[in-house]
Amino acid sequence: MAESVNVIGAGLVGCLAAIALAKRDFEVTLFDYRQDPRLETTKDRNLRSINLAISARGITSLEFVDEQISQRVLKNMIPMRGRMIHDLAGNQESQDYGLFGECINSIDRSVLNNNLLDEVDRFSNIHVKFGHKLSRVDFSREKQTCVFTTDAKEQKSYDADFVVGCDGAYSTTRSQMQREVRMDYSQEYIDCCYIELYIPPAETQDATFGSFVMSPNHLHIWPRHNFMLIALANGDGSFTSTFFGPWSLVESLDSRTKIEEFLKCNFSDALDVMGHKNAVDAFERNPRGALMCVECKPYHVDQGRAIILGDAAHSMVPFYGQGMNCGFEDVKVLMRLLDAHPQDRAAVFAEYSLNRHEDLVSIIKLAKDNYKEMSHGVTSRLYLIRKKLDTLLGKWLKDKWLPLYTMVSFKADIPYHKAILTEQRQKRILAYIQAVILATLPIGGLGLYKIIRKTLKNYRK
Ligand SMILES: Cc1cc2nc3c(=O)[nH]c(=O)nc-3n(C[C@H](O)[C@H](O)[C@H](O)COP(=O)(O)OP(=O)(O)OC[C@H]3O[C@@H](n4cnc5c(N)ncnc54)[C@H](O)[C@@H]3O)c2cc1C
Ligand SMILES: NC(=O)C1=CN([C@@H]2O[C@H](COP(=O)(O)OP(=O)(O)OC[C@H]3O[C@@H](n4cnc5c(N)ncnc54)[C@H](OP(=O)(O)O)[C@@H]3O)[C@@H](O)[C@H]2O)C=CC1
Ligand SMILES: Nc1ccccc1C(=O)C[C@H](N)C(=O)O
Repeated sequence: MAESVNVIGAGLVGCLAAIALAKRDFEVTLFDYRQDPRLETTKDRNLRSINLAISARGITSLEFVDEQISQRVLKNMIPMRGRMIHDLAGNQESQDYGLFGECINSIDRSVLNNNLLDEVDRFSNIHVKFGHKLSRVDFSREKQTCVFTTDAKEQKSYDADFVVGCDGAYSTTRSQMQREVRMDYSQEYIDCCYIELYIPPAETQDATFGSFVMSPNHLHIWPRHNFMLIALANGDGSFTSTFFGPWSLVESLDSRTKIEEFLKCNFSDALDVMGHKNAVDAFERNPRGALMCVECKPYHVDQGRAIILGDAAHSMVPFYGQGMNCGFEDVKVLMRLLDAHPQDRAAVFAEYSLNRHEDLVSIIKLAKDNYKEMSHGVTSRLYLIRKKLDTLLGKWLKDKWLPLYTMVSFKADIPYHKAILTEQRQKRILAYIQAVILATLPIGGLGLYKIIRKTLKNYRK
């Protein structure tokens, strides 16, 4: 008889995990405490970030699970080939993400989630139960008993051979596992609040951008050092814009006048396309989100009884646009292990915990660091020179020199921790080249050229 699994959370990662397990003939029950988000009557939808950036790791993981499903669920992505930096005067400057035109992609979170749920419905061995909030898990050798509170406030129990927790940053699966396992765990809030704003479609068709008021193929950034605004395009011509800034700053903007003054002073071109009144209304009324990182280890309960994936295992700040991508990659990594050892789930889960940790802490760190880069780095002359040099070397040396952004966003075959190691080595070389340039400026161009050539020749070997 097929083994049974309870997947907790029908968000992005839970749906993908359910499909991947169903394809391996497990009998899957997928639970979510919310109602079906596809129903008109559902009010409590997942409201975190309207759109998301999906890149190589997310896409290749979807393809790994099922190529056709991947094509269907990723139908309406909008490619973004670079950052568009908006300065205080409203000038825009494009900075490409990839060496050869590679793009990350803007995708609507709820469309993606709903599409994945439609795919889940195609499987006769996945049973979906909405309105079921996990409250307890009793682990035993034979069966894992998951206890839920339903919308009707009833307690219901469902047994399964094992549990896969994909219930997000505040995971109940994780906290229940902590009763069973000596799990290291940390949660850290960063001093940054986010507020979602909205840029409507153009009133009349723009000659260059059609129904968009600015380029849809860029991730727009208004970097203002210790705070910033960003915007990602939606399929209907609108943009979802997000403000990020310290809590004390947001709390100090305690009147409409102060908010309007602040927005006018720092983001005047954005304010024009949002509409002054709408922007102030949104800033004043929309929820203020907190941002945090969660790290833990191990990710499983022994004897193959439970495992956590996605934000439940590694919540990260959104600045690299990797949270969901990494969660999808979790599914791929776990399935590869299961395919290699289908009869030994205990060993698979243990190996997953052991090998995945290094990559997960790496991307959590990279995500934190990227706030500085987006809000400040992109405006610094030194950063721009280094980026130019990095790009030049990347284009010249091909896959012998890979900028960090390329490794993280476009090279799914390079584990996050290896991307950091490679970047550290390249950074040392870049610093050396920079020092050489500065030191040899007085000597003249020829000497400089020879030294750089020699350095790169050695590196190429
Ligand atoms: C502002 C912002 C912007 C972001 N942008 C990006 C981006 O551009 N690219 C990217 O890759 N990532 C991004 N992320 C991160 C991304 O949103 C998460 O990594 C992703 O949603 C994680 O998916 P998940 O399925 O693990 O968790 P979730 O999407 O949180 O899904 C968890 C599900 O579990 C359910 N659930 C929770 N508790 C229970 C319970 N007790 N019982 C039953 N069900 C439960 C919830 O209802 C939910 O449906 C962003 C995050 C934020 C906050
Ligand atoms: N990395 C980050 O900084 C952030 C990541 N996210 C991601 O987006 C997902 C969706 O977010 P959202 O829709 O708000 O939440 P979720 O749907 O994930 O909330 C699910 C559960 O978390 C509980 N919960 C919510 N806030 C807290 C809290 N502060 N402390 C303890 N438990 C809490 C809720 O409990 P109850 O119903 O009992 O209140 C609910 O059961 C998150 O799960 C997370 O994965 C979201 C925000 C920030
Ligand atoms: N999706 C996001 C949501 C919030 C903040 C940033 C992003 C990004 O994707 C940033 C992008 N990776 C960048 O480095 O420019």
